[in-house]
Amino acid sequence: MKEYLENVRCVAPLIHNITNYVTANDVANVLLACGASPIMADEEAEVEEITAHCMGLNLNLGTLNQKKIPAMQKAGKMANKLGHVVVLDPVGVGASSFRKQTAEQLLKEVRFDAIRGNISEIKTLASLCGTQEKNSGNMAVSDTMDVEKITDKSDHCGKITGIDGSGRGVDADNADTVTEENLAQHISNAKMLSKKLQTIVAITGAIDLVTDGSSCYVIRNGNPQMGHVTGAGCQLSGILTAFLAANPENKLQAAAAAVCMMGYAGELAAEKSGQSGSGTYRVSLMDAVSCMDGDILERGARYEIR
Ligand SMILES: Nc1ncnc2c1ncn2[C@@H]1O[C@H](COP(=O)(O)OP(=O)(O)O)[C@@H](O)[C@H]1O
Ligand SMILES: Cc1ncsc1CCOP(=O)(O)O
Repeated sequence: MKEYLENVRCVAPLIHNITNYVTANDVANVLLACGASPIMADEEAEVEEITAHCMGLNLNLGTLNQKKIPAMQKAGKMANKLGHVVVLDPVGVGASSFRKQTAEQLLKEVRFDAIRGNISEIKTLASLCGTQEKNSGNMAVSDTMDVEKITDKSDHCGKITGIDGSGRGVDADNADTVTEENLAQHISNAKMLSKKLQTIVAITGAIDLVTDGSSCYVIRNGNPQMGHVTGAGCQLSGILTAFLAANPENKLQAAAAAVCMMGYAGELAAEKSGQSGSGTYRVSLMDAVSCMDGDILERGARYEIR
């Protein structure tokens, strides 16, 4: 694990992010904290030029709108052409047809090195690709189509039931959780999706899975408080892009190292912030990433390969 973080700090890859307005600042700061450099840019007229100067591209569907789609397509194609790393974070993909259609289109047009999402998001992608039965997917929204779909589907408690069934929007549905009991099945599903999409699939939650279709890292780092701040997943996708860009020869291992690092940072942040609350926790999480070095990561990473 050690070398993959050290390479990020040494190479300091510039990462282009087309991302959401909720967590953009945290994503930019966490990229700096792990040794990379961020640029956020989603204007269609400039994305190709910007991405050409970067080493990695991070596409995040969090606050998707019509204008971002051609920007993502253009940036993705340019990054592919130049051989740059491209990562997809399908935030809340199950919550609207608009998001699902966009994800489907991006998967057709752009070659992704890795896709990172929570289990509900990945299950929705799997159902789009036909490797799994249909699933679901709550959230901040920025597009009219999204607003219509989501409000149509809300129950009286404000829970969003999603298009394909129950769902928690940008958060994973508890019913989907990866547990020790259903682990084998989730590993098999993750491998199948990875093979089908020819990309590394990273599923995060209490137990994280990272697979290239052949081997699967089962990672037991992390802390439940990570689920009580918004943006831990988006930050991880940014970090993941940086780790892949700095370690092009060992992408699966680098992806696993990125996931271990975020999870272990979550553990250290919980120790440091104690009972102070989620605001302090959020800052402690960033601090833990910025203080992480190769040796700390090596000691703290808890994983097995299946
Ligand atoms: N219950 C949990 N226990 C431990 N770690 C968690 C838990 N929930 C999320 N995490 C960690 O939080 C980070 C973001 O994962 P997740 O919450 O699945 O992403 P998202 O924000 O996209 O839903 C990952 O590092 C994951 O390991
Ligand atoms: C709440 C919310 N709504 C749209 S994007 C977003 C942030 C999601 O961040 P994460 O998936 O990292 O929790």
